[in-house]
Amino acid sequence: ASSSPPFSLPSSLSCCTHVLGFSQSAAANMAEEAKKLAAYSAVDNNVQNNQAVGVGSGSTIVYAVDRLAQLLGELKPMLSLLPQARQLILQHGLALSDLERHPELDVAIDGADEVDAQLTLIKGGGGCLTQEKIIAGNSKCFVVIADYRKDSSVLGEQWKKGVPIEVIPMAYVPVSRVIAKRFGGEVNLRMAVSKAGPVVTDNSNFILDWKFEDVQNWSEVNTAIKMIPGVVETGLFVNMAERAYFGMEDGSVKVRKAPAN
Ligand SMILES: O=C[C@H](O)[C@H](O)[C@H](O)COP(=O)(O)O
Repeated sequence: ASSSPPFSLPSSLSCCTHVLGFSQSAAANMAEEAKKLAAYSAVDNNVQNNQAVGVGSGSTIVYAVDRLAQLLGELKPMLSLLPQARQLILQHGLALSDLERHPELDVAIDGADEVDAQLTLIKGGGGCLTQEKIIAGNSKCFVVIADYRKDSSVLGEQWKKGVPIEVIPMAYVPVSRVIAKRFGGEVNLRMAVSKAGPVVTDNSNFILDWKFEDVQNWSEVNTAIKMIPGVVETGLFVNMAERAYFGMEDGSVKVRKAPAN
């Protein structure tokens, strides 16, 4: 992971940017700024001195780690992290930890692919969901950070790639069939882009992307999918997030709280 904005283009492409891609580039810049706003606001309002902080993965979380590093003089956060965030944490001179040393985290901060009105999340667009759910599930407070493109009233409104589901490789065909038969929609094995074959997760499993059709109760569906033999975890985070911070197009930050149970 890197703190460089992922939208910068090679200089050889800059003329094309002017002619063809200016609005795309401006939109990408706006989205990056929104991620940063959300991340900074979430850190400033949720992390206190000497807390055990869980960090997820993705492009938005980079800004949260940046902010934690900036506040090192005032805060001494202990970071419990996912393996792929290790380099990011070390680059920023922050303290590494894990769930063996900190089995209960004070706060976890993570990005999401989509957030609905109830703070139900879809995660795993980048292939990481099981370890992120373990981190979030073992935190006293789970805070989501996202840009305005992830803010939906219902799941599927903005995120069209479906719900990622991590499966044991030998079970991907039967699991796909069961999900499609019981819940409808379409289930696809996620294929890698820069290598041949399927995407392989940090836990050496495969990812199915379930393009759902009509779901009324995400909690029930999540539990039912988890019970299918071969399913390791779903990218559905139901009743886990306490607050979501959205960086908005106008430079403001919108905070959404979980509904009271
Ligand atoms: O698999 C990836 C994780 O669930 C990410 O947290 C999620 O995809 C959001 O990533 P980003 O912040 O890059 O949009």
